[in-house]
Amino acid sequence: MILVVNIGNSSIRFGVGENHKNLTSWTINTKPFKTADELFLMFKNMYEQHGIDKNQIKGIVIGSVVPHQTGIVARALNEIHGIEAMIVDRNTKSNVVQHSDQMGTDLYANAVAAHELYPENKLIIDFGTALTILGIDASGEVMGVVIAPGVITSLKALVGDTSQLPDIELVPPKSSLGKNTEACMQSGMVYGYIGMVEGLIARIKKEFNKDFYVISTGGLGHIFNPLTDKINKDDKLHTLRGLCLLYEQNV
Ligand SMILES: Nc1ncnc2c1ncn2[C@@H]1O[C@H](COP(=O)(O)OP(=O)(O)O)[C@@H](O)[C@H]1O
Ligand SMILES: CC(C)(COP(=O)(O)O)[C@@H](O)C(=O)NCCC(=O)O
Ligand SMILES: [K+]
Repeated sequence: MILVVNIGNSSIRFGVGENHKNLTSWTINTKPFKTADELFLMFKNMYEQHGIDKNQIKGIVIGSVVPHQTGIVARALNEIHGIEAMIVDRNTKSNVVQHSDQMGTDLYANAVAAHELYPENKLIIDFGTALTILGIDASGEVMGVVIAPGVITSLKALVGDTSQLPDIELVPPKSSLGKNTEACMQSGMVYGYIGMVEGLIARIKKEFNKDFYVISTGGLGHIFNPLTDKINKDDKLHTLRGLCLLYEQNV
């Protein structure tokens, strides 16, 4: 079995399984910053909770967009398993062609998973700390990326910079025109973001004169996927699958 770790700006997601198709997964918060000793204890508890025998893990792969946390996670896992993790990034070999020397590892993993798991042209929408959309054509060439503030990131800025706006639950309100503060904000955050996503998908389809299969992922994908017919599939584990595939292709 392999252990796959995606270090995002909000959460560190773990997956354990034989390969990219069958993964048992859990997450911990990225913040506040954790030491290797704290992580060591957390990891041990998680294995117990998920009935995972640490001796079954034969390989570890880590992808990260939080550089200062990468080595610490690797060290804590090395202490538990005695295994040196494979740390992958946009320069790790794959069947995907991409030309950016800045692309975050999660975006690259999203491209790899999309290319290996779905035919045709794809858009991968990642509802994370940032909202990203990556376009990749049927041959495996990355066409480009959209980066926007993530839903929670934007909500936090709104609540933090105003005196009278409360934190809200991200659920669709009854009407697009709210009758109380909470419903007004829910419309802005939920229907507003759906509008942005649908608008970007339409703009990309028109500009490139191509059709795309659209996959969503990230912590909030499951909230937005049911609200639009423009997203074909939500897969919370999409990024982890990409990291797994990078491991399988480079081990
Ligand atoms: N199951 C969930 N339900 C609601 N919010 C979630 C869930 N999982 C993650 N979140 C929140 O969604 C945001 C994005 O999460 P995530 O995709 O894990 O971000 P990242 O990949 O940037 O670490 C974060 O603010 C996180 O707290
Ligand atoms: C765009 C991101 C912030 C998304 O991170 P996330 O929301 O998954 O935590 C991350 O992929 C990143 O830091 N990228 C580097 C810049 C780039 O991809 O061009
Ligand atoms: K993400």
